[in-house]
Amino acid sequence: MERLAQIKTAGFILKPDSPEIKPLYEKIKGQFEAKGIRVLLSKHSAEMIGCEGISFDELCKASDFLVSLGGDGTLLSLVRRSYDYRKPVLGINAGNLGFLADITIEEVDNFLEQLLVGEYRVDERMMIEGYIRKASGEKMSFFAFNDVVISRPVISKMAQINAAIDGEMFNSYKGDGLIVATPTGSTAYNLASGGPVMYPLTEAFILTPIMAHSLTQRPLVVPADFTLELSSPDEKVIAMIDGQDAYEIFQGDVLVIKGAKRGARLLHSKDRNYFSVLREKLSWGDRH
Ligand SMILES: NC(=O)c1ccc[n+]([C@@H]2O[C@H](COP(=O)([O-])OP(=O)(O)OC[C@H]3O[C@@H](n4cnc5c(N)ncnc54)[C@H](O)[C@@H]3O)[C@@H](O)[C@H]2O)c1
Ligand SMILES: Nc1ncnc2c1ncn2[C@@H]1O[C@H](COP(=O)(O)OP(=O)(O)OP(=O)(O)O)[C@@H](O)[C@H]1O
Repeated sequence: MERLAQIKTAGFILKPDSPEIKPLYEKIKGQFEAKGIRVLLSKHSAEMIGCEGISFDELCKASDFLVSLGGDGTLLSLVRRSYDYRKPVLGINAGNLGFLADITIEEVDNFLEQLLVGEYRVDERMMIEGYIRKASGEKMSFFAFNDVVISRPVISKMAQINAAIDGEMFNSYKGDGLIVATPTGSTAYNLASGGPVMYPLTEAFILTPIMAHSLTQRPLVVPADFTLELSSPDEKVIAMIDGQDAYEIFQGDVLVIKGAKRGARLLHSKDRNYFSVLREKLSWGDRH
């Protein structure tokens, strides 16, 4: 079981454009400090609430673990941006759903007590590694934690997405687009589009069509070491990374996707049970 080398410094990122989070941040900072954990804040978040901060690079280097104070979107962004630094990420929920950011404000004190006596888990979760190979030969690389969604640029048009799996043409998706989700992302857009929920420590991709104009399209699960190559005969389609970063894909460009060599590391309470989270947050099995 993976252990943190030390638990002395936590690096915080706050939900963007939310200066009202300041009193909550100060309260939680106090709770960390009362347990002997130094708190650092990223410059961008600090400017938002009118205090001192350090660059994201310094924050990642100086922290033993990183903390997202916000919703799932803030955590997704932090996991992606900090991926190269290999620091475990903890999500404290100050957003709406908090499916990924699963420590509630009320649980912070208790979680810190558990953390300091080794009662925690570091889960390694599959990431997507990808790049766009432009027709010009230029390459643009990215990582995704939830999903890569290829869709039409305007609502009035249908997109066609051609998918090759491990070098072999597999299928042409015609409709609103295609989701390539990680197991973590399986409970996000993939779920809304009829894809399967996958246990987060599984290593595979899910290809789920969005509003397929066909009677014969189904979500497909493929192993993480396969390579997907997606392209479109349309003038332009859009690739969204975790619903946050957008790339344009033109005719002749290819979007290449595979499982990243290393996963992202999420810090959880030892008691966290994925199936309870499914029941509680997604109301799994509720009849109402
Ligand atoms: N129709 C849809 O359901 C739809 C449409 C667009 C994007 N999305 C998803 O939104 C994600 C980005 O999330 P955000 O919070 O930045 O945007 P957001 O604020 O628009 O929220 C989308 C919702 O999905 C939840 N969510 C995000 N990741 C999740 C996960 N792995 N499991 C369960 N729920 C999750 C969020 O808590 C939020 O309630 C994208 O990766 C995409 O999967 C969903
Ligand atoms: N670094 C970022 N870049 C772009 N968008 C971001 C970034 N961080 C957060 N967001 C977006 O800001 C919005 C609000 O953040 P967040 O998701 O954390 O809170 P929320 O919507 O209240 O909670 P939840 O996602 O749990 O429902 C989301 O749409 C999220 O995608």
